[in-house]
Amino acid sequence: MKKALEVISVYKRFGKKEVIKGISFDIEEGRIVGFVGPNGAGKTTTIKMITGLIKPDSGQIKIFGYDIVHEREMALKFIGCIIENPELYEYLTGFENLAQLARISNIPRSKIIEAAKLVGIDYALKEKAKKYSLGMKQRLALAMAILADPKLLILDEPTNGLDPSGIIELRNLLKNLANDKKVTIFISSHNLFEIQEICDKVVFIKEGKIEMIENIDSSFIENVKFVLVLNEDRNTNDVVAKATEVISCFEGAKILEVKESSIELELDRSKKVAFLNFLFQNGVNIKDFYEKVESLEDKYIKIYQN
Ligand SMILES: Nc1ncnc2c1ncn2[C@@H]1O[C@H](COP(=O)(O)OP(=O)(O)OP(=O)(O)O)[C@@H](O)[C@H]1O
Repeated sequence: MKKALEVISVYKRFGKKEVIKGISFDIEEGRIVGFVGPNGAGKTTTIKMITGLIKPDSGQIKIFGYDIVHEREMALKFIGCIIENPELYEYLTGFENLAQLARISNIPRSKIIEAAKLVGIDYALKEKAKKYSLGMKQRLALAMAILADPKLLILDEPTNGLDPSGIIELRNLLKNLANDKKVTIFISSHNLFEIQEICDKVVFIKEGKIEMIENIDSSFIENVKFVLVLNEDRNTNDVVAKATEVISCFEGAKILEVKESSIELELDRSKKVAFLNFLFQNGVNIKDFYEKVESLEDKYIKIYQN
């Protein structure tokens, strides 16, 4: 599949401080990829380099094969972005904001209504931007970002300041853009739930280095742990000792942690019924048995709290 973005061994320092330390990752066309990391990890710096606002000290960034430094004009043709606070002319109407951009970028005015409709701000185009709510401003900014039909949309913290319904709307909007227009989306956010909901891949950055790249596909969902809660009508220690012994005899089950009368274990989902039968046949009395899905937040905590 075609690569929409390639970041290859990129370094960046500000003065004496090395902020980006040799990062590499890529995004295939049509995917929605999240960019996650704590404050100061280097997300905005990376995004500014990808969008050509600042140059890497070394390494290479390619947008659909075009080098953002050496083939800047061609590379930028593919990109639409919202970085930090979207810049709007508050005293102009929504339409005038879009028209201004259309004129500068040589985009036909007919595109304005199309883009505004797509992001659901067409009803307010006659109003001045200063009267817009934050959610409406985000939509207008998004309409501006997609005005030129970009193939790669880059969004830095797009849910910042949005209320829950604004966040849900934005999520649906981005999904529609990816599905209907085949736009590739790279989105940085602190909102892990949103990232997990919308993205099919997540790049984790920590102190200027890529810490992990995780696919959020069926294997992510399949990555489940189970919790077995034992019925302790007898001595808890005996009950737990017997249960751990029985579990260790079951092929495919691996005990991860024992907490009082509950046991956390890894188990292939397909063996769930066989496992429960095995426990029953071997006299292990259970009170509860449930799945514990590892969320993006769990992974985040593992990476960043070490
Ligand atoms: N123009 C600059 N001059 C000097 N240092 C900078 C500059 N821009 C960013 N930095 C530093 O680079 C580091 C990474 O900043 P960056 O804004 O990329 O992080 P971030 O991951 O986007 O953080 P946040 O989640 O807070 O937006 C920080 O230590 C920041 O202070």
